[in-house]
Amino acid sequence: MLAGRPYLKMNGLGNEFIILDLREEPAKLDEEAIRKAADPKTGPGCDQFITIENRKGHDGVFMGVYNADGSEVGACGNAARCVGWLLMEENGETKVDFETLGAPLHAMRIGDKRIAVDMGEPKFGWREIPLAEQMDDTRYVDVKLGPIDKPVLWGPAAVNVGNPHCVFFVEDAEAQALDRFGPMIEHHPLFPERVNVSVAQVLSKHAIRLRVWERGAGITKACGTAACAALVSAHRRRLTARKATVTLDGGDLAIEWREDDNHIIMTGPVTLEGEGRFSDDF
Ligand SMILES: N[C@@H](CCC[C@H](N)C(=O)O)C(=O)O
Repeated sequence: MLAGRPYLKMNGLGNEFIILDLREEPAKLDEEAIRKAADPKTGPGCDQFITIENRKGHDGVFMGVYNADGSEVGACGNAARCVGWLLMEENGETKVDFETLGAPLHAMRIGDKRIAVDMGEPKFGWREIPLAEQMDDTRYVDVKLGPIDKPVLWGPAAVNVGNPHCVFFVEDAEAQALDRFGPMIEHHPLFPERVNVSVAQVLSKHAIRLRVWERGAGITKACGTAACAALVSAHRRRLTARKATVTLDGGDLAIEWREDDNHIIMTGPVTLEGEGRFSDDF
C-alpha cells in the first residue's frame, strides 16, 4: 500500500524516475502498482521506479530498479547517479557505496549535481549476458533484422553491464526506426531475459551518438548502462578509445572503461524535479 507515501521525482538526462525510500517504512510492491505509478495517465509517470531499501541479504543500502512494465532488473546507470547524489546529501560526504541486484556500486561527487559512478566490470560470456545459445565472440552476435537474404541490420555486440544490452553499430543513428524494431529485438529468442537495444554511431575515437530502446520501458531520453555498453563494445571493436563522450537524446555522459581494473566509470548530471505523495488509488 503506497497511498499517502512521499516520493521524489528525479531524472538523469531526461531518463525519468520515481524514487521511493523504503528504509524506515518497508512496503510490498507489486507489478500492477509500479505500472500504474509509471503511466502518466494513472500516476506520477516515470521510465523506472526506484527504491532505496535495507534489503535482506545485502549489506548497506540497496537500490531497487523496476522498469515501467513492473519488471525488476539488475541495473540503472542514470538512477545510480540520482541515488548516489541523494545518499551523499544525507551523509554529507563526497562518496558513497550502495548495492544493486547487478553489482555493488560506488558513487562520487564530481561537482554540483554532477556524479560519477563506478559501474563495475562488464561481462562478455554468453551465459553471463545471457544468450540462449553458445556464442564465443560476443562482439558480434547472430541477430539479423530485415529480409533474410538482405538484412538491414545485423551482428550487434552483446554485453552485460549489470543488465543485458545489445548494440548495433550504424552509419546514421537518427535514420534508424528504433521504435519499430526495438521491441522485436528486445523479445528476440537469443535473449532469454530480453535485452536493452541501442543504435550507436561512432563519430570519432572519443564520441558516440546513441539512441536506446530500453527493455521494459521503450524509447527513453537516456540510458546510462546503454552508454557504458556502447563504449565498451565500440572499444572491443577498435572503433573508439577507452574513454568517450556518449551523446543521448537527453544529453552527454562521459564514459571510461579503465584498463587497470577493468571497471566502467560513468559521469553525468542529476536533476531533482520535486516531491509528491501517492494518491489514495495506490
Ligand atoms: N535507464 C536505465 C536502465 C534501466 C533498466 C533497463 N531498462 C533494463 O531493463 O535493464 C539506465 O540508465 O541504465
